Amino acid sequence: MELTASNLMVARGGVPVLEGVSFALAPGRALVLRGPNGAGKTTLLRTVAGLQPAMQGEVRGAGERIAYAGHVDGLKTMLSVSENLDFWARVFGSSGIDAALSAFNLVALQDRLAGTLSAGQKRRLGLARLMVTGRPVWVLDEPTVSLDADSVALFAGAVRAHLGQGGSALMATHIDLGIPEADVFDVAPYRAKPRAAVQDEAFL
Ligand SMILES: Nc1ncnc2c1ncn2[C@@H]1O[C@H](COP(=O)(O)OP(=O)(O)OP(=O)(O)O)[C@@H](O)[C@H]1O
Repeated sequence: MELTASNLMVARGGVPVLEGVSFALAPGRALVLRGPNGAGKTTLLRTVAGLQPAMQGEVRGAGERIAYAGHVDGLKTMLSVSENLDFWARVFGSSGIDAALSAFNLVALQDRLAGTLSAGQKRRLGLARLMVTGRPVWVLDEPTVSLDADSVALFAGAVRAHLGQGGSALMATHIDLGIPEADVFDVAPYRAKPRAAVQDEAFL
């Protein structure tokens, strides 16, 4: 099933930041959102993930099909790495965390309390969580922040494996994710119409 956004207008703090956004994301495909700071990438991802309503337009194929990873990793600091993943596996009704531990190079860290991990290790654990959700559409906001080059490559490998299993990924980033086959969507900030133009339209 495709994820589609049709003519979306999204806002932050009641102020429109993007309008007329339409795209389709098919199973097996990745779409990278690019745009300058403040362009509205996070706002768009939050809307697609159902964390806030759209001002206009429609998202289809989202809802419970989405696994969202934002800027905050949302880890349980007093649980170990494996306990964190077990917790999420139970929440999402999936089983088995070994593939996720291995894909994100967390096997040697599995008994460490999440709160004691470095920033990059925490990010790897936050991304490993995606794999145990079992959800087909990954919506990721700057997923490689804090990751070193080797970990970015691990991330790219995990995304590729997910796409190969019929999953899809929508990702905002400022850096090259190492997934050249991904499509790119350039986010252009909302420009309010000049008042005169709005008035002119009223006479058409
Ligand atoms: N809580 C908020 N209340 C009001 N405005 C906000 C809020 N959060 C973000 N904004 C504004 O909304 C606009 C879009 O922000 P958003 O975080 O979606 O951009 P972004 O493209 O993800 O930026 P970046 O690349 O810096 O992460 C920006 O002008 C930002 O200042």
